[in-house]
Amino acid sequence: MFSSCRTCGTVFELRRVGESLSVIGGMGFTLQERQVLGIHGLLPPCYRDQDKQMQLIRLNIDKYQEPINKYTYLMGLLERNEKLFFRFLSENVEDMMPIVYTPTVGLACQNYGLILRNPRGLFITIHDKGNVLEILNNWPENEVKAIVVTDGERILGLGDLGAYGMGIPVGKLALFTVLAKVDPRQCLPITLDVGTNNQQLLDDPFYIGLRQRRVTGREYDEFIDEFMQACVKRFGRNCLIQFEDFGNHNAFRLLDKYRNEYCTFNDDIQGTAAVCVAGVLASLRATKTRLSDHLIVFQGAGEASLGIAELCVKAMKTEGTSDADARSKIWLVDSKGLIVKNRPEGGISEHKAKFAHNRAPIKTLTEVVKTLKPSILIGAAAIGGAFTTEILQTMAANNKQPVIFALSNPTSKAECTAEAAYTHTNGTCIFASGSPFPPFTHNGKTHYPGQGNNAYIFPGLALGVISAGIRHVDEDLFLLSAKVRLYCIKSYRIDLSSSKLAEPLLILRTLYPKTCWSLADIVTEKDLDMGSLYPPLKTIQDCSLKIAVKIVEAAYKTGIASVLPEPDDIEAYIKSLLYDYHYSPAIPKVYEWPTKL
Ligand SMILES: NC(=O)C1=CN([C@@H]2O[C@H](COP(=O)(O)OP(=O)(O)OC[C@H]3O[C@@H](n4cnc5c(N)ncnc54)[C@H](OP(=O)(O)O)[C@@H]3O)[C@@H](O)[C@H]2O)C=CC1
Ligand SMILES: CC(=O)C(=O)O
Ligand SMILES: [Mg+2]
Repeated sequence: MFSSCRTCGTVFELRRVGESLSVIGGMGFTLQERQVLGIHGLLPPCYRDQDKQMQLIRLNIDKYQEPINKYTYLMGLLERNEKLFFRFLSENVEDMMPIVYTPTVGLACQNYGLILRNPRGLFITIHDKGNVLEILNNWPENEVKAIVVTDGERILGLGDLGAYGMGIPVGKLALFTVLAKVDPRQCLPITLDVGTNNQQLLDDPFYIGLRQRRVTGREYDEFIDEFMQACVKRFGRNCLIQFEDFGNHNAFRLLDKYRNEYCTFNDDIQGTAAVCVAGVLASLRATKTRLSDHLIVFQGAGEASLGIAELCVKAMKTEGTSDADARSKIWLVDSKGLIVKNRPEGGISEHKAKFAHNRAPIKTLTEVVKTLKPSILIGAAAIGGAFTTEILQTMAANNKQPVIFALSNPTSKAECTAEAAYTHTNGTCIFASGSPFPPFTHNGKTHYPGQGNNAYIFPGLALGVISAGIRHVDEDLFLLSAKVRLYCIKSYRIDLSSSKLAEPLLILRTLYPKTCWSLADIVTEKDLDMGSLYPPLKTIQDCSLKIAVKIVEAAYKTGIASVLPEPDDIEAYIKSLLYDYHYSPAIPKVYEWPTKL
């Protein structure tokens, strides 16, 4: 026998294991609930309210030394008691985000076969081709509004992890709820298993995916097409489909193929660009420069780097710089060296070619930095430690305040640590990283590195898209998100309702990135002095709501909202949709009759 109570936060399941009946869940049921539900006696007599349970979770979490054990414990909690899990994470974002997200989620993915207890999400394999809709129909929730999908080919900077990559959609969607209060029942993590080329996984006795090499070409494309169509059939046109950690060769072309047809976006290209450019623009306040004054070198020329590079071009153009001049200030290094025209080694895709300049090739990043003398150095190539002491010292020698972003995840892949960045630039650099680093004190000054991670964008964006029923994720929505994100850095001194944020999206279209420029003005000297280009994690939930409000307002103004009629009070409307992680009564309220009839 198996049953569950969906109205109560404490997941209520009666499971017959052999002949014994057990209640899966905590002791959050009151005596009355236990009697009405028929579970009285199946739990110890003690009643623990959610506050008490929170204390217990904290005690248990703190017992574990290793982050991976904390992750496993938390995933167990998610299985047992969803509301408690989300409350605990929501109220402990700063120390729990690095556990359920980067860096720990990377290690969890690498060991998924070992730590997986109850699988979460949908696994659709290439052998299900022709029947994808049937698999989606097996998902028990009908009101799915957001899907995060991966094919596991480029999991963080860890490469092809095949079906083990499921940890990423699960983690990203947990952040939808933790950071933007999207109802977890509206979220669906999906892994499209087309095989893996990772021999270690193919040999791993605990591997959970298909033991075959990746299917590519037409069969792959038809499979993804079928998946997209099936999602719309099952969950409607408004269902947001977030592509996450696809291999580079698929990510760009799938985005180009689907961006105008579906409610979809690629987080690694678009979300990353928004958050990184916001940080770069904020750094200009510290350096008191224009973006066009800078020369930017990227280590990596993939999804993240090219997305950011294109958005930087847009930002420079609003400063009056021509497209050609803007591109001439941006240089990218890939696995074959500096991207230059007619490079003998080749390997220059259509997207990279837009940044291929006329000059002799250079092989190493060290030589590139010494020769081109960039003022901004951005790493997104998953080569841990690529920003060597020599490179960092060269950046410091050539610039008063070098801007250094080590965006690769997880921490082991970061181009340098915060400590290395501050130490080898003698405390002069402006630093941000994809995975979190603790504050670092150098020569008596404490620096607080910001986390340049797309997690600052996608949860609020998703909440806005879901709330308004937006059918198409316009590029401008990212710009709007980036803009609000930066406003949120100092939202306590800005009246959002009367700010320029109320401008309709159409106006934004023409104003951006001029508008983006103004965002950098919001960061105070004190913030910059502390080294923070991004707001503290503890403000991220509030900011996600603000992003959503502005997206919904813009959606109604520009007619891209499909939820009608337009609510009078948009913020109140969004708040009414938000997930509440507190328990609701497990049994209906008892109405009292008047004493005198
Ligand atoms: N902070 C954040 O929010 C985000 C961080 N990231 C991180 O960025 C990293 C890269 O992701 P993504 O851009 O999507 O990956 P891609 O696979 O799309 O790109 C990787 C790039 O790195 C290049 N590369 C590989 N080896 C070297 C090398 N030795 N020297 C120089 N370049 C090299 C590749 O070159 P080639 O083209 O020749 O193969 C490619 O251009 C990952 O670690 C990921 O976790 C990604 C998204 C968001
Ligand atoms: C953060 C993220 O999306 C990545 O590293 O892939
Ligand atoms: Mg990603």
